[in-house]
Amino acid sequence: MSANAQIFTLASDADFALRNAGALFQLTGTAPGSASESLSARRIVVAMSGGVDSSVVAALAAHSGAEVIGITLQLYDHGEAVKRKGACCAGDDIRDARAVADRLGIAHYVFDHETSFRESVVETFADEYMAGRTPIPCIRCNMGPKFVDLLTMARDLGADCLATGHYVRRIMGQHGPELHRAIDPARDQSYFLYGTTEAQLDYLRFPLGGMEKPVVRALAEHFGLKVAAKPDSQDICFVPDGDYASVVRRIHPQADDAGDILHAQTGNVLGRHRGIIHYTVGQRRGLEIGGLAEPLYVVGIDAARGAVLVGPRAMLAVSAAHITETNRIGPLPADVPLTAKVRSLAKPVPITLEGDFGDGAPATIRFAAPEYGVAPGQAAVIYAGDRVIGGGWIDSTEKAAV
Ligand SMILES: Nc1ncnc2c1ncn2[C@@H]1O[C@H](COP(=O)(O)OP(=O)(O)OP(=O)(O)O)[C@@H](O)[C@H]1O
Repeated sequence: MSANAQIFTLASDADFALRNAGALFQLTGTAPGSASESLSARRIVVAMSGGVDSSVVAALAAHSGAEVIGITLQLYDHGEAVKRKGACCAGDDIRDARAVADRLGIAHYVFDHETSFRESVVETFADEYMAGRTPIPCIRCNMGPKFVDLLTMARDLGADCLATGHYVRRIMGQHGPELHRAIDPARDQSYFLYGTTEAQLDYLRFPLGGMEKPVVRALAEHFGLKVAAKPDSQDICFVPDGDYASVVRRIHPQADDAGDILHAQTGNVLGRHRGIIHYTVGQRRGLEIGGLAEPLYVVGIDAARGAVLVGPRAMLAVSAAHITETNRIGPLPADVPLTAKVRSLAKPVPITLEGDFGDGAPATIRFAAPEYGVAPGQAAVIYAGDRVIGGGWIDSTEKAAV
């Protein structure tokens, strides 16, 4: 596409969003075509992180003519976050959210959620690492502080809906609202939102799921928001510069206890490791064991013995994953084949499902072909095409014969 054509698309997409802002926050009844379907929300609570995405959501909500209330949760240590750049949810970010709200002329409240965030997200994150797992705190955060606490606040404030800047789409289906991948694959956050319940989805709005990021930035400029050029937030908001070990260490000082690297097949001691929290199933780099006849990978972590287990790549092949605390969003499709994503950056692969999937029940995902590097503690998210069917936490795996 030529630069001019790109600018034109950007402008027309942004213009389309502006002209249809009301539709982005529509009050859809559970039955498509119901009388309430065409009503626009009159009072909208926007979850404002101080980043460009949720700022644009607030601006679009205000532009729709609704009364808008912005809420920012202070999630972790203020002082510490202010010191580093790109930190979210504290210090500068709270100020940015407030400045955007002032510019838009909307109400804005900040709530201190440090204690519940520490207990429900940060400590679980550290405990999971110590148990030899590879956790994803953003999913726990979406399940707790964002979609339970914020949602309760929004309802208490009499809002018609709660809108966030997540890149996912909420589409009205035959049986109610469905969760779908974002239009922009590079931005899609559906993996992190599989735990959204049907009741939550009914009330949530994700106006950015149908937009590409440059359009969102163009809208921020249009609205004169000072965050228009603000860099995207980093992966895990409370982890400074990707140094997750420092977070685990603060809660579990023994996090760096060294131990043995064992060959998973022979039991031989091949070397020493720097603490199990530094290793993930599937990892090859950083093992620092020399003189090997074949490359070795981390194939398991034995937290009880404080050992890292290594083996050849074939040992990573998995035929099934057992998942727990499953959530299902809407009915299983009768005619669309299922796929699953077992890491946030993995490609979805064909699967079949066994067990009563949903409502917290355990289930099994059987891979059509051996899958490599499936790490306990990660989430398995199940899709039917672009639709998110739900998912669960990977608890254990079955080795495949390869
Ligand atoms: N501290 C917070 N308080 C209130 N809402 C939040 C907070 N952090 C995140 N959110 C909401 O969750 C959404 C997704 O959060 P995420 O951390 O993925 O941010 P993001 O995609 O970088 O968006 P943004 O540009 O708005 O920060 C945000 O767009 C916002 O609506």
